[in-house]
Amino acid sequence: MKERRNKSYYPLMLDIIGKPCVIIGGGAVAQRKAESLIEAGARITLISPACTEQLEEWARVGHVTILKKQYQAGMPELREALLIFAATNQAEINAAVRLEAESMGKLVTVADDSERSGFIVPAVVRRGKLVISVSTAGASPAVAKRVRHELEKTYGEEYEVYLELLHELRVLIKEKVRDTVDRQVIYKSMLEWELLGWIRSGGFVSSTKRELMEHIAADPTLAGMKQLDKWIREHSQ
Ligand SMILES: C[C@@]1(CC(=O)O)C2=NC(=C\c3[nH]c(c(CCC(=O)O)c3CC(=O)O)Cc3[nH]c(c(CC(=O)O)c3CCC(=O)O)/C=C3\N/C(=C\2)[C@@H](CCC(=O)O)[C@]3(C)CC(=O)O)/[C@H]1CCC(=O)O
Ligand SMILES: NC(=O)c1ccc[n+]([C@@H]2O[C@H](COP(=O)([O-])OP(=O)(O)OC[C@H]3O[C@@H](n4cnc5c(N)ncnc54)[C@H](O)[C@@H]3O)[C@@H](O)[C@H]2O)c1
Repeated sequence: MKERRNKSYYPLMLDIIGKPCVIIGGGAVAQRKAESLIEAGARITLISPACTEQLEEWARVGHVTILKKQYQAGMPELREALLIFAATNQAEINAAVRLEAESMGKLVTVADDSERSGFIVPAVVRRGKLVISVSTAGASPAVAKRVRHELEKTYGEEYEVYLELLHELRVLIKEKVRDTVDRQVIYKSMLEWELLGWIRSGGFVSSTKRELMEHIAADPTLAGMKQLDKWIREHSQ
């Protein structure tokens, strides 16, 4: 097996909406994992005799199902789970969860044993469709958190609107322009548009967007995009 210093993780984006995920443990670490799973829309079952207040609250509003008992081998919840999080403060319990999960071919992460975990959880910046994940491969979670804070300053809330817009423009161009190379050139030229500052200033409103879409639909060519670059510069002042 590869040593930790040579470990090369494979990053991916999982669609876990409605998918069963199990957390063993109900402390601060379990809560942090539950929070990110709730954000991703997972169906969460948490197994722990005691839980934080926040976890109890999430159970009350239906975000999490809590089984108030200790972990035991052979629980059906683990058999059904897509992802398993061993997050108790008992190293031997975490290890037992890992071994059972592995015997069923499940992906499992162990809060106190990243070396033997099948996956680890990164720090995340979310701006609508933009997701930036930061990992130090377990070397320093505190650094992952600090880098996240730095990225949050660079990639502000405006990226949510920006990406929604670019998504819509991309769909429109895909519809109007048949040639793949032409499409690529157009997408690239759109990146030159000074839209981020305009959105950040609050001046980019729904009527502006409508007008922009109309211009593109009327002239979906590179020349048309260059015209729009000028139009954006004039109107965003
Ligand atoms: C990113 C984040 C996501 C999340 O948890 O959702 C996350 N840890 C976060 C915070 C954090 N965790 C710890 C501190 C205290 C300072 C410090 O120790 O540095 C802080 C900072 C704080 O709380 O301020 C302590 C700690 N962490 C681990 C161990 C066990 C060990 O090292 O073996 C110990 C006890 C060490 C000890 O006892 O000495 C292990 C892991 N923590 C990971 C993820 C994975 C690797 C991530 C990476 O790639 O770097 C990994 C391997 C497994 C996993 O949990 O998935 C989240 C930040 C979210 C955010 O705010 O953005
Ligand atoms: N991965 C990380 O990000 C990270 C960060 C800090 C600490 N840690 C490690 O994770 C462990 C957990 O940290 P914490 O702060 O959440 O601990 P904690 O003491 O706040 O919580 C432990 C939880 O485990 C539950 N538990 C204990 N035995 C159990 C059992 N047999 N079955 C089910 N649940 C059981 C307890 O009820 C409690 O809710 C720490 O011991 C530490 O080693 C990991």
